[in-house]
Amino acid sequence: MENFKAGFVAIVGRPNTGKSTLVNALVGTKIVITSHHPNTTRNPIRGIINREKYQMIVVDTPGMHKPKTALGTRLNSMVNENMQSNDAVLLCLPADEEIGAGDEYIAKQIKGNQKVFLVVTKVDKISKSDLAVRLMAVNEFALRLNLQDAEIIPVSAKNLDQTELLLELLSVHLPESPALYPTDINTDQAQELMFADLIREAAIEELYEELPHSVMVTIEEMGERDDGKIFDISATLHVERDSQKGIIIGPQGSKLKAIGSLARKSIENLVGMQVFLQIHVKVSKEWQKDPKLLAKLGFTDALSD
Ligand SMILES: Nc1nc2c(ncn2[C@@H]2O[C@H](COP(=O)(O)OP(=O)(O)OP(=O)(O)O)[C@@H](O)[C@H]2O)c(=O)[nH]1
Repeated sequence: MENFKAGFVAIVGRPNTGKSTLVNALVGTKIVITSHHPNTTRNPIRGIINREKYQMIVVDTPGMHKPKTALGTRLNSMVNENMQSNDAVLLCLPADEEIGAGDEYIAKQIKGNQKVFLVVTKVDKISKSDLAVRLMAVNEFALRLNLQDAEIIPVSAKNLDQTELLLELLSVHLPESPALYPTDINTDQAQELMFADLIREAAIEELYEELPHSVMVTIEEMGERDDGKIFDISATLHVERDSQKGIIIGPQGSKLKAIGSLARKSIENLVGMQVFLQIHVKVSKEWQKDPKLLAKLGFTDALSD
């Protein structure tokens, strides 16, 4: 199609600044997987927005933190790669928090000539007058960090407030190009990683503060049965210590059962059939430093330490 545009937009920001919620809002649905595209060099791609005149690929990046482990280093280098090879970068700055050193650190990593958007997220959490003050602070931040050409957009991903406008403004900065992915899918995240994420999400939901930070999920086996009615998944929940294993399993296995049942429901929503999910809990000491396990989790490039 003539004048069709396609390109990449990176979403960056400190942890908990609303990046994932914004991706879902922009894509317009909690991302549903319909296709599996391995071999992407731009791991992790989250959302593909298909419109009549453009295809926008939104790359969600893990929250930045000072790396202490191989995983941390890998995540950060992914963030850097993402920042430099995109047509636009969105830096999420939550409306209900002061701008801090973490935001500055990330803003300083933005190099190259992509268009920068400073997106003030979660604006539904503050009053209009507080928002005015926050926008002025963001403006000062932009000037201080040499980002005076950045667009400043307040949004609420929760209420879909200004998200359509954000898309419109972003699409202007996509280059002319044919679609880069099939136009009938809205994510290319490997199905396996998505299921692992849903199981991890269920564990967080069930255990809340008790949950050790270092919990990770791998999928051992998965597949549809021949009758096309049941989807089998065998997963492992990795923790670092024996004591954490007990927490996850719970009295008489009650916690693990609850985690399994919650995860099963969300996976069933995705695959549209009954899911038979088995979760094993395993103590994988120092999994964050284990390159083999990291590769299994989708961090496939060479580790930098
Ligand atoms: N009220 C409100 N809450 C929001 C909005 N966007 C995100 N949140 C909440 O903020 C929290 C963090 O949102 P996420 O989207 O997970 O943030 P993130 O930046 O992806 O977090 P990391 O994965 O840790 O980097 C969640 O509890 C969201 O529900 C919003 O527009 N309004």
